[in-house]
Amino acid sequence: MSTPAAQYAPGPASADGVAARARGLTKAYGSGETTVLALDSVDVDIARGRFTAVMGPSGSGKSTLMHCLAGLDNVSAGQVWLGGTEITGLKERELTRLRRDRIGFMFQSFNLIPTLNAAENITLPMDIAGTKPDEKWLDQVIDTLGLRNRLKHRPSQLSGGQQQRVACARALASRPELIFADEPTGNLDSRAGLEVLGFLREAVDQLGQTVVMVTHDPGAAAHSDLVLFLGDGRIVDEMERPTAEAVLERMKRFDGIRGQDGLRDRSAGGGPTASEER
Ligand SMILES: Nc1ncnc2c1ncn2[C@@H]1O[C@H](COP(=O)(O)OP(=O)(O)OP(=O)(O)O)[C@@H](O)[C@H]1O
Repeated sequence: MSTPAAQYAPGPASADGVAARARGLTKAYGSGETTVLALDSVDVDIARGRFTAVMGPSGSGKSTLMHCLAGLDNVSAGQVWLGGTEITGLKERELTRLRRDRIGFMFQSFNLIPTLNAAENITLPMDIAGTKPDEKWLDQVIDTLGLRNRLKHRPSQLSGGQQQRVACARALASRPELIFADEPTGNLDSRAGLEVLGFLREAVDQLGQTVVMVTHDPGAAAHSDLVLFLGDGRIVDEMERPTAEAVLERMKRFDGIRGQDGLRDRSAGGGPTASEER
């Protein structure tokens, strides 16, 4: 399905404080009776230079939101802007270029190339794009992440935390407008996880980056400036300056609702929701 172009008033996200914006963002998977509404008319502004966490129960739409904001997935309705550019309606080739030039990604699996050393992995996206890194910026990223004396090491010669730091440096290397991190600490022990969260925090505080992180972990969310809570494909709450305890308490309320009422069924045909199937 494509975005109905005239449904929302046109206009770019403000060039100042908003790194990404969605209006009426709707994403449905499947069709007819088996339609699952993963995102239900979401309006969101991702503030520039801040660390935003996205939380919510399994199946609430966190990854879908991230993928739609990053232009990795097409939307069923609504509009998405990255900075001043409306990305809904862009052709795949334009989207690929935009993602390459303006977005950094960090995933749970680090996706490092085993035959390349750390330095080569960090600059790989730019090498593929045929662009030259800004050496001063790259030096700053490498030093901030404490990778200076690990640059010649291959991934197999690095610890999990160091590998994730390389993935973090790779996401930062091209100085993207926006970094999307999907469960970046999911595969790490708690010490390495804390390290990575600390570096994401520093990327925001010291390097002025914008980070959006999907997580299940209240402790991880506590490193952010703002937590957006998704429930059944909608943003149902948000929390500024979160603490792990406050986030945990908020998440328990989702469990409470589920405990009392059972899972709300979002599939049009009344079948089990995907979260029930998980
Ligand atoms: N490719 C797909 N085809 C069909 N349904 C999908 C697809 N991707 C996601 N969904 C459904 O959309 C809903 C939202 O999924 P999404 O992965 O965004 O949730 P999530 O909050 O990230 O979940 P989790 O915390 O378990 O990773 C779920 O009901 C899911 O089953």
